[in-house]
Amino acid sequence: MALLSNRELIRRVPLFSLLTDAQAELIADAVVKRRFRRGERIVEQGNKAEKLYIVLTGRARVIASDARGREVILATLFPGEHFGEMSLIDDEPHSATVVAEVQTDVLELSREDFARCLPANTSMAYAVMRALVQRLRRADQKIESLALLDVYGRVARVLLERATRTATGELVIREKVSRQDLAKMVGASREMVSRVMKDIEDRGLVEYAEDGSMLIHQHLGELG
Ligand SMILES: Nc1ncnc2c1ncn2[C@@H]1O[C@@H]2COP(=O)(O)O[C@H]2[C@H]1O
Repeated sequence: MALLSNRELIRRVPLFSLLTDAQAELIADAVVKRRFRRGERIVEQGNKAEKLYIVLTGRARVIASDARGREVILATLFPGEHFGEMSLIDDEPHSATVVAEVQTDVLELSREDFARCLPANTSMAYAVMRALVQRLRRADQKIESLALLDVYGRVARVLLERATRTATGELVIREKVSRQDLAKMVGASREMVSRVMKDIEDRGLVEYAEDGSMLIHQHLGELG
């Protein structure tokens, strides 16, 4: 990744995938690559927006917090995904804080370049809209979960959302999710989530492999 030119990098980003060579050239000249350490804040909730960010490697966590410092994890963003666009579009402060979960490389596009590129690149504008619509869909599902599901159902849903299917058809979560983080994802206390997880484990709905990954039994879906 470190050896790739900006031009090669942006060709791997869905947001820019349909640009013409000339458009891609302009964006390649405008973007800056930057590395964030694990735990470093890339965007701060409430601050004014200055850039659009695109995740190249690593992953970033989107966190909303209230005045008392209570936090909810809204999403985890993976390579190819972008953030910071909301405040660039509506000129309001950043809606959430974005933190590097591990060492994370991003491409940054300044507010001025974003404003210049978006109207001139229809495919990029559509990609931004598509991502906003997908996030709204997920947010709607989350509202539905909070309103209609109990904590068991919400925990089951989050685990299933984070799982990937292996070649042999098993559902697996490879990156360990702490009880604390799970609680922040489902909007419940850590104690409650620990009780629910213990019950889920006791019922054999999840198991742990030797490397620590979590294997999910298909019946877990029946809780959600
Ligand atoms: N529910 C969400 N899912 C994914 N990304 C989000 C969500 N809410 C906010 N973000 C991103 O986090 C960013 C925080 O700063 P912005 O409000 O500028 O733009 C926001 C989005 O890019």
